[in-house]
Amino acid sequence: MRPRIALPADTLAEATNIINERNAAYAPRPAIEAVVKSGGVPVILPSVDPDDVVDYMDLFDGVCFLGGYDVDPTFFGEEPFEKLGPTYRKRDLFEIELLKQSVARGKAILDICRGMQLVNIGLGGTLFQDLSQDPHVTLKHNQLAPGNMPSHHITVAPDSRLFKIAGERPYINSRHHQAIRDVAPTLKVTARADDQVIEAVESIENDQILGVQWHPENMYKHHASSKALFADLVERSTEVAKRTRKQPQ
Ligand SMILES: NCCCC(=O)O
Repeated sequence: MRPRIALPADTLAEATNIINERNAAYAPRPAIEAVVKSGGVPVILPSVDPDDVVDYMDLFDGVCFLGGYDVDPTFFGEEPFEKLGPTYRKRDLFEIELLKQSVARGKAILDICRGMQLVNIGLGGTLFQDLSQDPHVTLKHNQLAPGNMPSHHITVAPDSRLFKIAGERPYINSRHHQAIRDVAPTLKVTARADDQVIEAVESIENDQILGVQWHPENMYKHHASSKALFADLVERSTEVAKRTRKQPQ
């Protein structure tokens, strides 16, 4: 059974030669390919009104929250800091509702970069709106090297799911200017950079959520632990599919 993996769509706000009007819904090709090569069926979900999210819920077994704009800080009770990047509130509202319903229904969740930040906010955590707010930061978290190259190491907690997937000291890529500040009550930190920036989180109570700050979709082809993260999502989503899909009569 091939599990269906939802990819909540980003919004292309620029007109192009092909798309003459603004606002195309899209998912990045590397994420689509990582899901397909791992044995999943990608299902791209355009942002809709949060009231309509319920109509998406039978379409997928697992979900991968992806990168994109900064999350609107009013979702964690803050006014915008001067170094906040662009935001897109409609996508935030959609994805927070999709997250809540996915958690309630036991869907498997992998969240990447902005995705990890959004999941943390949706479950009650907060962010540094810019890494300059974190006095401990010493590493370069927004690498100038190509995105498919690793640029710094992280240390993974031995008692985590991520440790089984990536080992103790994976070498990862890094492309972010924000990070988790307060971890949501139902999540635990499972990896940090050497300057203590949070690089991965997981559910405390079960295996439902695994989030990473880096971009495994960009290193998928040549980086064993990035590949293993998608294989793990497909494995967990297959279990959800077996448990929840109706058998044909
Ligand atoms: N905050 C959304 C994108 C990732 C980052 O720059 O932190």
